Amino acid sequence: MFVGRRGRRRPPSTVPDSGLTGPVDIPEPKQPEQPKDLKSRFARMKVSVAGTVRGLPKVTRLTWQASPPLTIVLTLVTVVSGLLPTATAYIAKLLLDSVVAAIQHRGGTGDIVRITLFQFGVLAATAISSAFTTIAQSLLQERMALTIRHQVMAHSSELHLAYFEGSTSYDMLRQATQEAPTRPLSMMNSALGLGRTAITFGSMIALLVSISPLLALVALLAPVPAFISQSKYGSRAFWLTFLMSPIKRRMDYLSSLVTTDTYAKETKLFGLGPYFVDRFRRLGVVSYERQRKLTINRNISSTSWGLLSTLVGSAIALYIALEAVGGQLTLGDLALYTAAATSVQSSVSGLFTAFSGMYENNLYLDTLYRFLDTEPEIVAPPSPRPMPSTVEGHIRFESVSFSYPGADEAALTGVTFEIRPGETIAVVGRNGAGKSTLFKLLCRLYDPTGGRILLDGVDIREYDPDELRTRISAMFQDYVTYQGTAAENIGLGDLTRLEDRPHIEDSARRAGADERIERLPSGYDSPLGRWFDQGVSLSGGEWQKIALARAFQREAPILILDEPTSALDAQAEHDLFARLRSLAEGRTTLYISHRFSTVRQAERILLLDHGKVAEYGTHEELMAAGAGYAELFTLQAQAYLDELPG
Ligand SMILES: Nc1ncnc2c1ncn2[C@@H]1O[C@H](COP(=O)(O)OP(=O)(O)OP(=O)(O)O)[C@@H](O)[C@H]1O
Repeated sequence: MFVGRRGRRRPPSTVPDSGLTGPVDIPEPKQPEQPKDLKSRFARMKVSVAGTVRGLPKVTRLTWQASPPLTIVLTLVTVVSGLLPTATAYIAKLLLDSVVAAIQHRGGTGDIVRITLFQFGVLAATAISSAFTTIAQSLLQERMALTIRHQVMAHSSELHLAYFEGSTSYDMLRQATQEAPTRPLSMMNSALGLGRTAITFGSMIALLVSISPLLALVALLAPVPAFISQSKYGSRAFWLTFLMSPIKRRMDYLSSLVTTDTYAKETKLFGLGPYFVDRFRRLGVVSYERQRKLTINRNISSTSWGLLSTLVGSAIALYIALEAVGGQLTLGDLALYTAAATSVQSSVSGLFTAFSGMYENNLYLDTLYRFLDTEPEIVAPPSPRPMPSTVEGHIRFESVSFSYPGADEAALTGVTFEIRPGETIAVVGRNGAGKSTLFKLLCRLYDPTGGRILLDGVDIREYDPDELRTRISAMFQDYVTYQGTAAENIGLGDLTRLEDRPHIEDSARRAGADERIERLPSGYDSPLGRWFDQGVSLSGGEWQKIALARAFQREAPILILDEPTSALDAQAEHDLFARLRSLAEGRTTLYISHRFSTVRQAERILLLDHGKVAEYGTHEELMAAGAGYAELFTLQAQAYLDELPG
């Protein structure tokens, strides 16, 4: 578990306002207008039936993957419990008939005892099968949730960086992690419910048809309206969840502003707590209102249509009772037929309910599958060029341009420069000039929209990106503070040496983090951060040294440091740069810094301006040129010189 040091940077969300100010509202869940005539309704039904049925094999595969034995148990129990209502009804008929026979002195009590025993067996089987169903379902629920979360995590770790920075794709990811783990089992349960009801239905329907085909037809048709209303609300519920996703996300964000340690200081100082709490409450009211309307409408509608079905059921019961009075049927027949009629009726509505449940779950699952089917955009070519065992670190940018997805302005335009192997380069420029973007492209977190980047003369896109990244060690501006021990925080920089304590200690020494770590209660084994256990809180600069140590942990031929000393004190910064020459020995090193005292120590300096290379050369060359770099350098130096006495 880890937390970013700074909030995520996101491109504009699909919802214009941020939720921090402005109207607290979300659009009504409006689905696209569709023609309402019978033919197009039927066509739509066909499409959704086909879609739902198509979703079934995937869910079956998922259930099977989660646990083959539990899937088998659940399926067997389903078949058995499908037959049990018919058996129960038939035994009730036998019992009633033998009681009547005994009363009329046509039979003995022996029959009654045998039938009762048999009845006990069936009732016990019903109880046992229901217990099995509960056990299998709850175990499967756990297993499936784990399987799906695992799949979602594994797939997320493969996806390209841009995916996480788009709000639409982020919503999809959110739904996949939150909703989807429970949906496949609901889908499976609905499907098994469908199977069970179909078995009950099949075994009962024959009986009903034999008394009156008309009766059978009435029982079949009565629950149809209830089904239609169910499926309509099912898809509305899905749309609502989808449209509420941004509002839920904003609520999560507001809640994190008040409940996360890193934000607490600022929210307290500015007195923002009550404001954020109130925003959260107001967003909550809107989201509750929407849910409430839907829940009430959905239930009123299905209950009303359900009453119609009950009315038909009672009419059937009356019809059969009158038939019995007329002497056409025995009392046992009456019981059997009544049970059969009710059962067929509830089976039909059960079939529809199960189907509409499948339909609704399928809509959610579609989101999961769409997420799992999203192809990572930055992948290895079909036959990647093998990475040479020794990378020299000769880097060349050739007319590299790049625009972030959805951004109007290019972050980099026609960037061309070259870094010789083992050279140390400082990248400077105003905020937003494109410095960090340059680093991200070199790590292949994004691909250039134009031009190419060469490593030792080869376009980096020809390599497997994972392989390429093993040759780069980096510290980003928004480095991660892992909630783990000090040793883990450093060791994660090179997983192959996670347990190599001497190497970890050496990395800490190189970053200047060793002294502080040694003073911690359990040294390198002290937990850092306060999320778990009793971790130690470090200062911003101390965290930065740990992040630096993590970068040094990996001994890669290319070293990238994005503002490595932004939080360090003057002494620590001086020490680091004094060491950097030996740390960078034999590696191509690039660092970004806004402090020109450190920048001038680089062999060459690259000045970026509005995404373009403005100047490139040694400190002396750029000073002699007397242009942008010289101006910025003098500006900063002047500020110090003014303070000097004399
Ligand atoms: N993830 C992103 N999505 C969209 N635009 C981005 C993203 N990251 C950066 N940008 C934009 O790209 C431009 C260059 O950003 P970059 O982070 O490279 O600047 P920088 O030179 O590193 O700035 P600083 O000195 O402030 O760190 C900026 O205008 C920024 O708004």
